[in-house]
Amino acid sequence: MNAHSTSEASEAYIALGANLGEREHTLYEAITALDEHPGIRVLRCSSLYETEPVGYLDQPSFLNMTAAVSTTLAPEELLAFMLEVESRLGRVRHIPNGPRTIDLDLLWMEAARLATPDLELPHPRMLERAFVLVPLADIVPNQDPSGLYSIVHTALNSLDGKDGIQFWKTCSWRNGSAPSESLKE
Ligand SMILES: Nc1ncnc2c1ncn2[C@@H]1O[C@H](COP(=O)(O)OP(=O)(O)OP(=O)(O)O)[C@@H](O)[C@H]1O
Ligand SMILES: Nc1nc2c(c(=O)[nH]1)N=C(CO)CN2
Repeated sequence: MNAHSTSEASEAYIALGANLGEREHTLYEAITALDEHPGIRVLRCSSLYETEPVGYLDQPSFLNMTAAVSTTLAPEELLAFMLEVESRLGRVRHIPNGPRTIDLDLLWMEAARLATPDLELPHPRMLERAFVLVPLADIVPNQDPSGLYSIVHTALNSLDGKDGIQFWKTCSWRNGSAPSESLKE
């Protein structure tokens, strides 16, 4: 994949998390901002899950969700726009893994494999994080041509537990998906 936008669209998966302020509202604001970019269309949204903090524990619980987008942007351009949306929505970086109004992680983008200081794809920690995998399982179709479906379900099956993940609500933004059965896997 080259570093500039093309007219060919790719499908990408984004994880969203929020644990400060009006969490649900901020998640929808982020999704709307992504969809309003001329080079990005939001295709599907997962349900919202309330999740216990991982990594840095002394902080409020998160709402986590994922979204599938179609984009003509190159991965670097998509990430740059995601970082812009984070700062528009008041994201301030204080503590690693700490509280935030919004966090947007680029998880997966078709065939893209990258490891630069600014962007790693697939996201290096996505397969260890139940707060990513459970919502991702809501929106990855089982005929996904990039192989993501079996990667997600294999990782879900090998996770120790999903105790800290509670279904919270179905996404009420456009194109919300019903929760999959992944909490039972
Ligand atoms: N796939 C990716 N998605 C998002 N950011 C990435 C990715 N790969 C590398 N980065 C880099 O990580 C930097 C720090 O991201 P951020 O502050 O959101 O981390 P975090 O959310 O606290 O932790 P984590 O990366 O474990 O989710 C970003 O500025 C970005 O350049
Ligand atoms: N439950 C939960 N824990 C986290 C999250 C998150 O989105 N949800 N994000 C982190 C850093 O990206 C660190 N810990």
